[in-house]
Amino acid sequence: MLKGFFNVPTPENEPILGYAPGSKERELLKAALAEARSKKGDISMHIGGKLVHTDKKGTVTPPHDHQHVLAQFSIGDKTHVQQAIDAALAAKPQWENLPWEQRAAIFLKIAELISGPYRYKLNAATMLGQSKNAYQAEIDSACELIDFLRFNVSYMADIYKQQPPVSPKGVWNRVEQRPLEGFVFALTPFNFTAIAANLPTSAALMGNVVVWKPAETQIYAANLLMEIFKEAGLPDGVINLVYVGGPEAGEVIFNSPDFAGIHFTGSTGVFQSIWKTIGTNIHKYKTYPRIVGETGGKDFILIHGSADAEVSSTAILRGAFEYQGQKCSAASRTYIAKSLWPKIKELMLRDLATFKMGGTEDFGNFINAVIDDRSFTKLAKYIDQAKADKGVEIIAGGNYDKSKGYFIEPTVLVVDDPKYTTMCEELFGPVLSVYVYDDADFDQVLEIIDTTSPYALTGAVIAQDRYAIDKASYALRNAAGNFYINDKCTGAVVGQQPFGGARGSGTNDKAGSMINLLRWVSPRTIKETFDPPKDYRYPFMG
Ligand SMILES: NC(=O)c1ccc[n+]([C@@H]2O[C@H](COP(=O)([O-])OP(=O)(O)OC[C@H]3O[C@@H](n4cnc5c(N)ncnc54)[C@H](O)[C@@H]3O)[C@@H](O)[C@H]2O)c1
Ligand SMILES: N[C@@H](CCC=O)C(=O)O
Repeated sequence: MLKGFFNVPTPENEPILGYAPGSKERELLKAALAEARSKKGDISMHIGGKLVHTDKKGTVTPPHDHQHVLAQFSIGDKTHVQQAIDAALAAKPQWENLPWEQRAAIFLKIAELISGPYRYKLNAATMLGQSKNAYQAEIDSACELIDFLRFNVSYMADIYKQQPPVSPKGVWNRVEQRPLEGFVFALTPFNFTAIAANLPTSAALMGNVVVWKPAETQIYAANLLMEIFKEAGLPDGVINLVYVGGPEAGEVIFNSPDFAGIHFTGSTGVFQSIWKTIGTNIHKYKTYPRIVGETGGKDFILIHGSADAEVSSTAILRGAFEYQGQKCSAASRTYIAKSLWPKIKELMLRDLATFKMGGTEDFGNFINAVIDDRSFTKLAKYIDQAKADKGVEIIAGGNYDKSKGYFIEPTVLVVDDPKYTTMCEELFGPVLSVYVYDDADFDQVLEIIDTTSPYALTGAVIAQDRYAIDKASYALRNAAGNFYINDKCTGAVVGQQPFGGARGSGTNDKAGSMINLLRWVSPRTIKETFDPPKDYRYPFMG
């Protein structure tokens, strides 16, 4: 074991590449896309460092071209989940005893591999498997993921440095940050490759072993991540990747006495059902499991009468429609002052008319497909309902087509009722609802925003009037875990805006922050006394 206190590299945000026509990165990304398209991959589970195949196969198809098969993958069952738990527990003693700087080095190397040789392959996998355009893939599977890894290493070092401030004469007080007793279950969503990677790696970084189950629609990039982890030297069994149905995996995981924590990102309904199961089974576990979940949102943009119309329109369009609105942070309800609405509407319709929709391999497309048939059908239903409902005007979009890919036109609904369904429920697609309010009703609108949905993830106020900004910031203090002033409500950057929401949106353990990493350790306080008493009597007894 090495001796010394080590400083870790100071993290900096990974620069975002532009992929402009003629650039080297564009050429390399295009080549990676073409190569991935030309092959049919065969994806296996990764358990204890072994590739595990089964006879039951699923297919990976690009959401924007669902007839093209990119890969087939092996579908596992409960036995594979148990094998993954066993492999994780077998790896645990050696992994948790590895000096922390050696663990750090592995995750820094993963960041380096993604920053360099794997950048285009991983971005291409995200573009094809999850239908993200080049820029959206770059900020997700390259930059945010690299930032998670580098910043988390730095936060880990900061956590280890934190020690009790007082050790009086004759005593040495110390705190040791133990990994959890058992394994951590990482249950990850489809929409961010960075999140899929961060949930297992953040727990593993702190010395834990992990069973990872990704969303079926994110398996293509998840499998590549495991290959990168291995190349960086992550020991076998530390992270085990299985492709099993969620409830099936849950039956094994949540009945295991060694279940020590869940790191979840996904929908609120799934998280709440998992929490209930854990509660019911609480007597079965050796330790109280850590329950960390970042879940749904119904994110808002509030436009005050003093706002800049161009800023407002751009924030709304990017906030609502980037990645087809499939960000938990996406703007899905906006409240616009009547005095500004004609101008903002004109600007929005002007820009919406220039949006191009299609596959991700054509870099001219701003809008791509939604993730799958289930999402497409759900969104189409909301749109059809809006068409039928009095009190709703569709001012843009409203069409959908799944003949080649799951395409939903960016759709803007103007609603008379601020509590209309699409103002309250998470749709998770390119459908934006607008409510126009009288400028004089600003205070009432703040109250409406705060009480309309059970979520509290992100929100934004756009205004030039500082009194309005101050009033909104205070009135909406519990309505969003990430609050933006004069900006869109998406695009949090690791190290700059730690991300997470409260109320129905999750436990607010802020992904990519020290707060999150603290959930994956169990501190042990150690007091050492150099000159312990040898007589029970108090001094005043004489
Ligand atoms: N707050 C955040 O940071 C954040 C970030 C990204 C996504 N999200 C949320 O995620 C959702 C979209 O992602 P999704 O569609 O992949 O979410 P999801 O809840 O459908 O799935 C998340 C994971 O849970 C699994 N799962 C589904 N049902 C399960 C069950 N009954 N038991 C056990 N596991 C189950 C899925 O297979 C997947 O791996 C949206 O609600 C979005 O707001 C939140
Ligand atoms: N962190 C991302 C959202 C992640 C959820 O899907 C953002 O801030 O836009």
